[in-house]
Amino acid sequence: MATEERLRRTMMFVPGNNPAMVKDAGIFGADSIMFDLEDAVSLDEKDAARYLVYQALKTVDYGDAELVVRINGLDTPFYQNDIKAMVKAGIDVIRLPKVESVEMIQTLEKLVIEAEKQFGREIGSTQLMAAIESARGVVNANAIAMASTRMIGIALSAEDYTTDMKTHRYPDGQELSYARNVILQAARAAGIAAFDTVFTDLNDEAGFYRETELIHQLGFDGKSLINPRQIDMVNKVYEPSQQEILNAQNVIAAIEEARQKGSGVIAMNGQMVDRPVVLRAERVMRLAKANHLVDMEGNYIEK
Ligand SMILES: CC(=O)SCCNC(=O)CCNC(=O)[C@H](O)C(C)(C)COP(=O)(O)OP(=O)(O)OC[C@H]1O[C@@H](n2cnc3c(N)ncnc32)[C@H](O)[C@@H]1OP(=O)(O)O
Ligand SMILES: O=C([O-])CC(=O)C(=O)O
Ligand SMILES: [Mg+2]
Repeated sequence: MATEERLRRTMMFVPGNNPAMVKDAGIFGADSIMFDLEDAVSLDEKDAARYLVYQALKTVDYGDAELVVRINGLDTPFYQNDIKAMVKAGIDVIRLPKVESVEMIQTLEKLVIEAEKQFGREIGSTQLMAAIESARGVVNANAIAMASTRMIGIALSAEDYTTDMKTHRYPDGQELSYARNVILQAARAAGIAAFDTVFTDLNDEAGFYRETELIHQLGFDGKSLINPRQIDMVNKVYEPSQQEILNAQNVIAAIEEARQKGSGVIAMNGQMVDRPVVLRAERVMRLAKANHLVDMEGNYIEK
């Protein structure tokens, strides 16, 4: 069986220049922790932030969380040192901001390979992702998503994107609907993850839920976040219901029975169960496990 797809519901930005936040970032339960060396860090703190994140990666235990770093863009004097330090520290994923073309991913990949060789890391062990923050990025999203076998995902970055589009963010999100759909299609066609953008008004919980329900319905893997309070809210939206879990268990049992009879398809309560239904059921069970709604054997835990 293929390795189980990683859940990436919550990817939390942690300002790379804040020692307390960097040290404690692992305690909140984000699926992915994203140390930021870019826009959360002022120009005169770039070197200090890089050093702080490097030291933290070498010394702090972040448990099972995926470790991501948002490096500085290719139009800055910082990205080369960022790449070297982060590859040396063994980061899981490098997120390149403001990606507009395949060439930008190729430039990143070349430098990552050099750093992997220089620091004796396994070639190919550093994964990549792209943040799409402009009209050009959206136009080239398909090619960007397929630019490298190291790509694990693409993300919409709506603060910069709406600026580029000469608008700003509205409560109903209409201004993002084209970009969201393009990015999602591009990610799915490339077989990688799609991340929605940050929601910056921490006082507007209802707005946060509305946006998260929308992107969950569209099919995004999850969202970039700015604050630990947002983690449980996303997980709640992505949590399967008891009925969905019981249905998924029945689907998995039914297809197992079919397999034993040498068939890939079976009817369950008059409904056809085949591969796409099974894949959806397996994702429901992964989400159920992540939300501690089932035990190790997959039995539903009454709350
Ligand atoms: C457009 C863009 O590029 S967005 C990406 C760049 N921006 C960022 O990275 C910003 C990240 N977020 C933050 O810095 C903060 O959440 C702020 C400034 C927005 C709000 O900070 P606060 O008012 O302190 O938030 P809050 O009161 O909820 O914090 C609660 C606790 O969580 C910690 N915390 C808050 N945000 C984070 C975070 N992103 N990562 C880790 N820890 C955090 C706080 O330090 C605090 O810890 P404490 O209780 O031990 O003191
Ligand atoms: O990636 C994000 O969601 C944050 C960001 O940089 C943007 O919105 O411009
Ligand atoms: Mg941005």
